[in-house]
Amino acid sequence: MTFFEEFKKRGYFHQCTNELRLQQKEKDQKIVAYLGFDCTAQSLHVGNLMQVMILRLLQQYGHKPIVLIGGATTKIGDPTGKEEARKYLSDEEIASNIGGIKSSLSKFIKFGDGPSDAIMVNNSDWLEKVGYIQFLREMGRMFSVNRMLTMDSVKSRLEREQSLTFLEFNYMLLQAYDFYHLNKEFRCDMQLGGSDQWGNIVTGVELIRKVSGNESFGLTTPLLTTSSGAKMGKSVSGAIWLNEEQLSSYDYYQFWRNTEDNDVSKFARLYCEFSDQELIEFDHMVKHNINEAKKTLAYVATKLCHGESKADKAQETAIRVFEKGEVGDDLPVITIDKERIKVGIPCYELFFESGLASSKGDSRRLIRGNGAKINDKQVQDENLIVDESFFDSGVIKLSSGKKKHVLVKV
Ligand SMILES: Nc1ncnc2c1ncn2[C@@H]1O[C@H](COP(=O)(O)OP(=O)(O)OP(=O)(O)O)[C@@H](O)[C@H]1O
Ligand SMILES: N[C@@H](Cc1ccc(O)cc1)C(=O)O
Repeated sequence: MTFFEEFKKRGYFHQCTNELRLQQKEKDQKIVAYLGFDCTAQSLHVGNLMQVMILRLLQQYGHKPIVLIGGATTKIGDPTGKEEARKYLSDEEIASNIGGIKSSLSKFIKFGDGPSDAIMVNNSDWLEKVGYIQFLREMGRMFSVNRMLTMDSVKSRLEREQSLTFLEFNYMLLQAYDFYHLNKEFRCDMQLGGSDQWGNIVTGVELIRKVSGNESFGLTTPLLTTSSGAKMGKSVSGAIWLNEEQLSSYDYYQFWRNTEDNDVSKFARLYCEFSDQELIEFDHMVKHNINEAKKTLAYVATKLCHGESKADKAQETAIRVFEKGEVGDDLPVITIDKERIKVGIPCYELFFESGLASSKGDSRRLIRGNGAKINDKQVQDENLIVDESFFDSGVIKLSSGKKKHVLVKV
């Protein structure tokens, strides 16, 4: 099987600039492909994960991925799919976001010097060096404004009479120039991305053809959407982050555990890297025991992102919280500041703050009367300090008696 065949089989395919030629190319030689991420948040999210998974797949077939960090393009702001200009980010914010994004990526992709090892580049290294007049003379004349006006990212703003600044209008040129640059420097012949990136990608394919006469390809995936149909992105509140500083491994596990029934088989193909035989068994489980299938999906996806021991802990916590205590998944949740957990909080305070006791005195009485539990274990000492060591998977369950429970998250 080839990369392209498996790409299609697993449900990643949305559009390709030339399927037949790409298939031929893959037979003849190894492909160098790139995918770009702008640095608009501290971490990647599960929407981006689809792109990370296809970079992994590319690598598994011996091709070479280039991960582009948009240090410069972040300063311009991709208007694609956005109704208004993005928030202005300072250089410090961008630098800190780059750090967070790199740490997400290195969990999934092998970087190095080998033939199929990925490399990471930052478009600040070339975009911030090109002179304006030089850029306009060499590249500007290759772009037709008439054509640019037909691209979705531009057209939709114009049609809705929403402002599109000249800054944003330039974004597509810069992304196209990136592809041209990587084609020239690294013989990169394919750009990958979500379906929203199609216009930017095609503009790059055309630029390469016009300037150097080389053939290159664009290949896109569908977008992962929320249950309401909106694109899962970093700008959406409640984004599912890949970095643990932004989202605990337990919450990450729970996101997958709560997958809609109709998405379970699809997600297993996109996010689990099961073999054919494992998929047959998984689909059987989906038919006969959907909850077990969801747990498997959650475990495998969490293991890939956070490692085996975090996945084990998240699974144990979920069982403890939802199965042993026989409680539903709509428990009240309180959030405690990380700094306070680092110092440690006396447990009688925590029971009071959770609302399980009406005062600190009431809380002490609850503990003395053996009615207070943390993670189903009776609390013996009313001065017990609850600190980081309790929060391996990011959450604990407090109980008052048998029926009242509250989850505490950091
Ligand atoms: N929900 C999604 N499903 C699939 N791919 C996605 C999804 N969200 C983003 N991507 C893809 O991830 C890549 C990087 O996207 P990028 O991080 O720049 O923006 P974003 O996550 O879409 O952020 P924003 O929410 O700010 O638009 C692009 O190829 C984009 O198409
Ligand atoms: N425009 C892409 C990110 C990107 C930036 C530069 C590139 O060369 C490629 C991709 C996005 O917003 O998702």
